[in-house]
Amino acid sequence: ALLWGKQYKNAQKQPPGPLALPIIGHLHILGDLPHRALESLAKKYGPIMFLRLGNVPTIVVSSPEAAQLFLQTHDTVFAGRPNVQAAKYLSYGSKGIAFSQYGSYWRHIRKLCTLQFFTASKIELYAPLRKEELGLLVKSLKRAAEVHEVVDLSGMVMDLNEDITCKMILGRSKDARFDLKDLIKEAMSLIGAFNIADYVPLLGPLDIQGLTRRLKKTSKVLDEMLETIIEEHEQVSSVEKEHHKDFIDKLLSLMHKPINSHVEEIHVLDKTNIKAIILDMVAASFETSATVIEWAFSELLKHPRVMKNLQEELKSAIGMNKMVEETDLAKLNYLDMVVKETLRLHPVAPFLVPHESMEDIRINGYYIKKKSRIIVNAWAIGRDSKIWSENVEKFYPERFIDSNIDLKGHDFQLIPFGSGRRGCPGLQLGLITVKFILAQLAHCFEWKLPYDMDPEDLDMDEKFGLSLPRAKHLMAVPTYCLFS
Ligand code: HEM
Repeated sequence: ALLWGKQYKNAQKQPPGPLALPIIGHLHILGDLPHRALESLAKKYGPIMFLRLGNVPTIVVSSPEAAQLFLQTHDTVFAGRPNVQAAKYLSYGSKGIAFSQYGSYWRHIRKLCTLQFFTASKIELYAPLRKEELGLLVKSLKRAAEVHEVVDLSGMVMDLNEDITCKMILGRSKDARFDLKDLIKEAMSLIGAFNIADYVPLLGPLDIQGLTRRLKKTSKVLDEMLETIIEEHEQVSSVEKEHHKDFIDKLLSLMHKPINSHVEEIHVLDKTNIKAIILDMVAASFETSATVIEWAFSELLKHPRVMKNLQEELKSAIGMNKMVEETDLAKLNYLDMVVKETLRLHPVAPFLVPHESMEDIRINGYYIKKKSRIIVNAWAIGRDSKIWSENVEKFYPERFIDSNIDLKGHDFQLIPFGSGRRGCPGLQLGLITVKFILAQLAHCFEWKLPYDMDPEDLDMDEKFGLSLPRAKHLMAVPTYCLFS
């Protein structure tokens, strides 16, 4: 019996981790910047670490090898998503893509969105839109440059992304009645927050962190906005629609009809499903690209040597008489390295989107229970000196010369888009958007920090949420430098 007990204990062996407190477990160690707190803990306990967040068994994954085990080798076990309070309020009960359970509903709507936005031909279809909107930003920056104005680069890039997202996904210009930008920012921070209601349900009703109140408020305004957009789409006559059917028309045309016919479970879209899908797409596409650009510019301004190399590349590949076109991007190798290096140090989603295990499983001799939360610390993986050598903290795009590491999710040392079934479907679209905007702004303008600030003094503080933007907006002074 003793032996059996030992075997049983071994079979249930959890990954190593620090001692837990009663009730809250390890929630107290997360702090304001959980990606940093968990990075230092993983240095002590290893790349597969066990935490108990309230009642929820949680596995923190912090090395490329471990990430590969969870996101590739055992992808089907870990392709679930946790059922969190934020998804209840912001995704109409996990009815969008990012938080819906793994299964036939998720598969169908992911396919629907892929066909609408993510195929090569659909990405190209929206190229004129990106060009036009970016052209408008260049014009307004040119005017600011004439009077040596300090511009809010973070804010302007965010506005640009808002315009592109609204026209592409909502089929219309942004609506001045709703501050979509702030709503999405708030949503990202709420979705990323470690909400006690998700971990210690008994304490949920007390709403100690005030998150439930903020979730309700944000979801109410977003819902009003979505209702308005849908209503306006429904009012357009079907004759007019024949000429211009956007994503929302398409979703509305599927309403109340089964979206699949030959599977065990039939799914019918109602209005809440449609609202959840739209909201997920808007939220996923919106802040992500803008945040990458904001960090890339921060690093370029902090490292004038890198900025100069990038501008030299643009000058020789494109020339100073014309603006960048998306078709030029393929020849810009240094730009590609700048983007990779930015995503290494500043992965937009430091913990990806949380995964959940769908079955009990043993990995590397450790037992991981069904419904465990999986946090992949992509941020820590990007800063591991065992992988990236001693100069790991340095922004040094040249580290990618002669390396064939790409961003598609098969090189597990660099996974800012995740990997596997739940990996980001918007990867190509996101990368094109980021590269095009970055290249254009670096090509058309010289950039300086305001008030003769020394580049070394630029702060790089982060604000934690589902995404990890700068804490303070990046301000800079442009000087127009094309001849045309
Ligand atoms: C450079 C920009 C972007 C980055 C860094 C990024 C990153 C990510 C990451 C890390 C995930 C989670 C992966 C995981 O859980 O393993 C994700 C999921 C997702 N992304 Fe992106 N993303 C970007 C742009 C976009 C864009 C432009 C769109 C859509 C227009 C988009 C749509 C989505 C969707 C729908 C999901 C959920 C997938 C699922 O759960 O099945 N992303 N993204």
